[in-house]
Amino acid sequence: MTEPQFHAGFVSLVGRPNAGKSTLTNALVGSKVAITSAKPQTTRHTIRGIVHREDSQLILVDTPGLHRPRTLLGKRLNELVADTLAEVDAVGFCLPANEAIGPGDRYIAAQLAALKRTPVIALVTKTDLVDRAALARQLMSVTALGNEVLGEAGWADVVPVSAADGFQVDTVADVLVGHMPVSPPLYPDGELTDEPEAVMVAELVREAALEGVRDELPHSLAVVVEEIVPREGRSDENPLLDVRVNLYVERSSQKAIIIGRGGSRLRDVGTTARRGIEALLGTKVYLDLHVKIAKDWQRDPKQLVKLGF
Ligand SMILES: Nc1nc2c(ncn2[C@@H]2O[C@H](COP(=O)(O)OP(=O)(O)OP(=O)(O)O)[C@@H](O)[C@H]2O)c(=O)[nH]1
Repeated sequence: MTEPQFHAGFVSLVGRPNAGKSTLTNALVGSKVAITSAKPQTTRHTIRGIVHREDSQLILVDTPGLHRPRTLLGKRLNELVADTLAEVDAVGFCLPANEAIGPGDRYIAAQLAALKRTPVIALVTKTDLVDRAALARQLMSVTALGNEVLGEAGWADVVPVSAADGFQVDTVADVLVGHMPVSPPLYPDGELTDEPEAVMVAELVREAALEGVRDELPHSLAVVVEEIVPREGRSDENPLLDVRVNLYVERSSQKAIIIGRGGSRLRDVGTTARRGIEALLGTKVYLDLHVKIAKDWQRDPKQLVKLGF
């Protein structure tokens, strides 16, 4: 008997302003908080929310670049968007059902067409605002746009959805999960995900730990924030937070990569992450990093429990 495999990965919802990205993010994530404030510039992708399911996990991230097209020009912008979007496993392109496809949508569609490898799912949002006939027409226009920019194959999928009344929100999650790679959960479920700060801290550590070694440690790194506690005996004017974080890898060779010769790399990781965390939390931080091997943790349910998955 084979166990059903877990799927996890990163999704970026894109679309022009007002297309319904944030509202859909919140609907997908449910009661779990979507992080909308405190965006440290150090992370390429800001996590907006995490969808935890029994068999899968979707990490919804922001993609810089598409949001500020006017501050960058031509090739540079194309490169930035392509770079950042190439790191996600799927893109959800939001197009409102109640507005004709405009130049803003076409602009983004053209950017997305340059992503050769990443599947793009067209999400026709706000379906509650239109009747069935208008929705059918919009679905056809959106499909035609896909064929225009991507050729015959078109969008990987076209899914109508309403975040307002919940229509097809689960279907959107199903379709996105269908494009996620086989992977262990990338973030722990549970209370931590309700704490934007802990999620952000984990993300900062993860980013710092992967910097420059992404090829060697693609997805085999789990970051668990064990605790964030104020140091006792410090005055209110000069507080210090103790932040204890465990990094779990699968093999000793990966542990060696993270730690580096004589611990040099781990010190750099700590320094970089600490700066980001201090900027995020606005106080001095003592960051305590531990690298541990969770052997075959993708397959061993006991380990998963220990890691809080
Ligand atoms: N009726 C209806 N309104 C929606 C739906 N989704 C979003 N809206 C409304 O559309 C507006 C824009 O939604 P947002 O989710 O903020 O759009 P966004 O794409 O995140 O916008 P930016 O942050 O500007 O990029 C808000 O007023 C929402 O309340 C929906 O499914 N139905």
